[in-house]
Amino acid sequence: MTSYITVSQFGLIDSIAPCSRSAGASSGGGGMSGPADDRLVFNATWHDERAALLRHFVLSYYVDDGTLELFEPKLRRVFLRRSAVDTVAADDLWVGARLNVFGRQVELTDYGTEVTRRLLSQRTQRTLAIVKPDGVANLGHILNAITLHGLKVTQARMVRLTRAEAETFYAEHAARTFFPKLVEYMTSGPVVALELLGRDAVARWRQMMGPTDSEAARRDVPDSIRAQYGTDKTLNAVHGSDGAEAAAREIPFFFPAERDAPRPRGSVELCGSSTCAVVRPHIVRDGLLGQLLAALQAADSDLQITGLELQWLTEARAREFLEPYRGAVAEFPALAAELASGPAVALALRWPCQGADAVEAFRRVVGPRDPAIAALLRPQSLRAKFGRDRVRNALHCTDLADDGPLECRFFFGGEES
Ligand SMILES: Nc1ncnc2c1ncn2[C@@H]1O[C@H](COP(=O)(O)OP(=O)(O)OP(=O)(O)O)[C@@H](O)[C@H]1O
Repeated sequence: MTSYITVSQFGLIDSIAPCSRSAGASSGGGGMSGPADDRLVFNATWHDERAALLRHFVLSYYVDDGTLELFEPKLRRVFLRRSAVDTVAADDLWVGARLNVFGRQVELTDYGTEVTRRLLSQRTQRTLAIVKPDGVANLGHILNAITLHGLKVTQARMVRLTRAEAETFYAEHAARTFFPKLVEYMTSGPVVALELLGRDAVARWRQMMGPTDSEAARRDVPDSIRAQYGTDKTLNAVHGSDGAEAAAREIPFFFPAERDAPRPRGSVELCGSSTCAVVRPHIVRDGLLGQLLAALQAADSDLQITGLELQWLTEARAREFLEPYRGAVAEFPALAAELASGPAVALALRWPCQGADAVEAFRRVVGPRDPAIAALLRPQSLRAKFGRDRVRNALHCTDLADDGPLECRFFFGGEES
């Protein structure tokens, strides 16, 4: 779990006082202590599936001891008394974040105080990154570099841009001589769109990318992403928003707030050699997603990722996905709870050279279900390297050959080309 921040780390004040709430938020926060406490306050919602109700809360995070309180303004009552919640740390708090509060997915919808807004808006800046078609083969390494630089991946989707989408996205370059080549390149294969979050994310990601021209990058900034994974001026592995305004425009292009709004289509191509994998939330939480994907991509150059999406399943969806294991696997309830405990990364994989045996071949890459047994029998397998126990065993992979496309559809339903 990420480390706690302290008020002194904010370098600000020694008291965080509540102030006027933004529209829609209730004032007060029953059960909260006086105005001199150190807390971060948010408006939050929780979709109560049993009551089929979206419930609204004021969430207070007490910086001094990392405890959390939920107040329900509508009913004027404390819903969760100030408690230690070991699945939530200060670094997990930003508008748009979803938290696991004792198994409930609580979403932070707005800042609850101006002080919270001032403290967090700079340290939770967002930017759009794109891993371009020539960068996708090194997706794992690029994601690992992002994590090592302290940026969080808060949304991720692999998409296949149409010509019209690429032209719209790069419209500012329409008059440039390189434009047709740029559009051809961006539509030549799947790309992975990422929303990155962190302090000065826009500038930091651009610094990590390096100069536009990959040759110049190799000469001047050899440890930059473009130096390592780019080819030339056009084929340069990654994109980054060039400012906060551009980020605010570009993020919704790939990740619109409205569920049904138009967005580039997913890239999934299903066939007989398709299989599905789900990187479990504990890997994402521990910042190991990049390392695991790098190991997966290194397993065989013919193994292709054709679909990828960061998704946080509700417990009901997690149980639905794992239904075939109910009664057959003793850990079923724990597996479902883990799968719903935070964002997971669904992958659609294609392994053409393995044909109909792709599912079985990929299971060998993943290794036995129990990481302790995997360490003995298949020490190079993903579960031997990244698994912790029979529940937190790094990733799910399709069991039966016929189920590959079926499981892919569960996550990427209807998106395949
Ligand atoms: N002179 C050029 N010749 C060929 N392609 C170019 C040239 N300049 C830019 N490009 C391509 O167009 C993209 C957009 O150009 P821009 O000037 O915005 O570069 P950038 O800001 O470094 O990259 P990006 O916008 O992709 O993050 C570049 O990333 C590159 O793929």
